[in-house]
Amino acid sequence: MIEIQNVTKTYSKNNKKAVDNLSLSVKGGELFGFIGPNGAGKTTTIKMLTGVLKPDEGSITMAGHRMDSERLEAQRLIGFVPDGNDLYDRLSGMEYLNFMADIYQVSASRRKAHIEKYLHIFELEDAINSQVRTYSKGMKQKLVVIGALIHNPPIWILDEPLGGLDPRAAHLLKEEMIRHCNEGNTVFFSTHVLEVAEKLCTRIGVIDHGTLRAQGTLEELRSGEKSASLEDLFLQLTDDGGDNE
Ligand SMILES: Nc1ncnc2c1ncn2[C@@H]1O[C@H](COP(=O)(O)OP(=O)(O)OP(=O)(O)O)[C@@H](O)[C@H]1O
Repeated sequence: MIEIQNVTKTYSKNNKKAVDNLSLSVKGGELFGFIGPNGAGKTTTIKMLTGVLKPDEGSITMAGHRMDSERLEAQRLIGFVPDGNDLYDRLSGMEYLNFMADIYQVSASRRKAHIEKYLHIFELEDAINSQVRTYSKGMKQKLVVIGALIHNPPIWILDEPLGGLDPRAAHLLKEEMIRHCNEGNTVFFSTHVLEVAEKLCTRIGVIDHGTLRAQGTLEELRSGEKSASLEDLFLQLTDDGGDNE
């Protein structure tokens, strides 16, 4: 469903390759975890996957739609939860969700069912008519997740989706991610929480200094070191004394 081929991105500000010749493919039914140290290139990759940033080189396709020549078709297939949640503070939660549903032309019955289900799951019913500026960080994150998935997209792209969520909400979102993949869809998410990646993912990619260091199932990443934890592997794969350039 997601194909990334030889993608490179340099920010003109510092003339440094944030992502360097990245190739990856994530199929339907896969829950793909993208891990790497601070500044490794995860958010830059996710911004390119969602069409927010254009790669300098390489190509990205979503279920066969190229992000460069068929951007809108590709973007309609994606539910995107960005890192951080600067929302429309003056809207109420419900106004925000209706705004998202309007953008994606979601039918009244579909939006009602989706909103009711997730408000209940995330225990947000009581706050939904209050202005977003009164929400806690975790409540905003929940609202962003509900809005991002309102059009029932097959591909979920989530940048640090569990940040700020309390343990119950994080658990419920993880269950939703698994359910979505079990239905044949795709989830690509970044995380710093290695235990989450270890438990949840069907495959994992490790990026460091913009370069993909390894990808595969946990067993494949272990390659012989049967007892190695993901933390051990992460430390080995990203241990270059802090600079590899
Ligand atoms: N807007 C920008 N302008 C210039 N450089 C940037 C910009 N955004 C990111 N970078 C640089 O690109 C590199 C990759 O950053 P990116 O945000 O993709 O990393 P990350 O893996 O998401 O990090 P973190 O885990 O800390 O969120 C870093 O060196 C960062 O300083």
